[in-house]
Amino acid sequence: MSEILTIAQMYEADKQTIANGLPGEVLMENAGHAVVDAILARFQPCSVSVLCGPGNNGGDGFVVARLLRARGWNVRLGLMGEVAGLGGDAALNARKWTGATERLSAALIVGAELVVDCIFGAGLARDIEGDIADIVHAVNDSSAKVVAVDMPSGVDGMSGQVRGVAIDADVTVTFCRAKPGHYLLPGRALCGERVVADIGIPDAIVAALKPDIYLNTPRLWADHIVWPGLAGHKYHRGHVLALGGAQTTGAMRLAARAARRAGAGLLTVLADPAALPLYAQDMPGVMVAPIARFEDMMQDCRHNGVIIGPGAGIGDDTRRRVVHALHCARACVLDADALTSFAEDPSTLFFAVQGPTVMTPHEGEFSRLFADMDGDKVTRARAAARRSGAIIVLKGADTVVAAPDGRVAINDIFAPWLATAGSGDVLAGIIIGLLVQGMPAFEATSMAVWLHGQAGHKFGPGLIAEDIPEALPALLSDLWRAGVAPDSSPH
Ligand SMILES: NC(=O)C1=CN([C@@H]2O[C@H](COP(=O)(O)OP(=O)(O)OC[C@H]3O[C@@H](n4cnc5c(N)ncnc54)[C@H](O)[C@@H]3O)[C@@H](O)[C@H]2O)[C@@H](O)CC1
Ligand SMILES: [K+]
Repeated sequence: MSEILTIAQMYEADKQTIANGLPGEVLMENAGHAVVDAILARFQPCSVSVLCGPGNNGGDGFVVARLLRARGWNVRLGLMGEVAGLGGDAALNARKWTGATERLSAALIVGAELVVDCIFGAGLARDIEGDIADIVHAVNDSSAKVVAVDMPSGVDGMSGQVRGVAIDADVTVTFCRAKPGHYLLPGRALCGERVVADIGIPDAIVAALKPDIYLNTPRLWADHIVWPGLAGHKYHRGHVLALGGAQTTGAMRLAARAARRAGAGLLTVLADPAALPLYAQDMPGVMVAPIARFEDMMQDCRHNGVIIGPGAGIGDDTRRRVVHALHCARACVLDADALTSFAEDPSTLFFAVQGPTVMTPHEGEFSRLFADMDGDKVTRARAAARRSGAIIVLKGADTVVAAPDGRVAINDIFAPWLATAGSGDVLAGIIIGLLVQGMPAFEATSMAVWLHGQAGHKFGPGLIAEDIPEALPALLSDLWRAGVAPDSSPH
């Protein structure tokens, strides 16, 4: 499982490992070795400047400088503050450094082919300002390659936000497990290539901390996929009721196609009678029914999932239908207009949530429903899930899925092609398609977000929303084949 540790958990893991008998000095030595290994694997011997801050991140820098120098590399080292100001393992490693300790300044960057950034790591506590900000700018303006230790200095390890200014690294080597800031934007982009190195912290110590933030990979949910059995019947694969718009029909047509490609056994579009021929002609495999029959049809428990929002229109009708669907405690996916319809009265929406419910807001929709929430993306999505009782998908290039029980999955994929009309409708459709087959809500939603991202990444430039459902069969086939030998699951 790809756990992500909070900064507090990382400090706790360090502390417990040291209490278990592995000295901090060894952890720091291991950290320095891991960084040097990453450097040796990527760069030829060259002129290196190691920039050290006043804490243990700087301590790692003294180890890196010593090890590279021992290999004959031309190393300069600059320290923020005085050697006498260093404490603990950083002070110890400063004493082991036999080269010159220069003052940290932009002069160190001149002529450097490689910069090792050890100014601040997990201990970044405030915005970077003044002379240090000037040095960060000088690094970013130079042509030197940059390896950041733990975090690019200036990137907040929890939020991925830039505190004042931040180093733009080519490679970031972190220890034990990644932190949220390695995956949340803009931190993710500033890290460059990410390397997670083992420095001797036992897995058992990490597990005992019960991490509940994960990288969204198949390992998180592959065991929960509901594949049809040999004697599978379409009625075993769920029946989606998709509440389509009267005028805007494209959104639900996209969602419906995605739900079916994701494996839903049956799907009925309910819409204004005038619009039904459009839905029926477009998709011979769907059933259609007048929207007036919605409440009747919900009495049949075989209709085990509802999707409302894409093209629904904002107003009373949508609000009433959403509340009815939620009261029936079926799997519900609420997107777009189904969310915005409650902007004036979100508590009515949250109060109605009973069954497995997924809300898929983008930032704008999120702030309409959860206007008082601030903080980083993980914190906000998690708080929104707790308040609403629903799985929250906070969309973006670093989509976060949060469950009311506190679990969080962060998606990590390069798929800017997904920023296109209809893409969100497709995502909502994939989610309901997986939910009606009986997959648990957090896992189904995380899988849907992953599939959507992979589809966008693999298709690349030229993608339109219609392409995403068509990419699902190949992705699902890969997962299905990998499921035969779970250890080979793609991630
Ligand atoms: N045993 C451990 O705890 C280990 C820690 N390691 C390293 O230790 C790092 C964490 O060390 P620390 O907790 O000392 O934290 P840092 O070294 O990241 O920074 C802490 C220092 O920076 C100062 N500071 C923070 N933000 C500032 C700002 N904006 N402007 C000016 N000064 C600022 C603080 O006052 C403090 O002196 C990790 O990132 C990792 O690189 C590794 O050596 C592995 C083992
Ligand atoms: K750093």
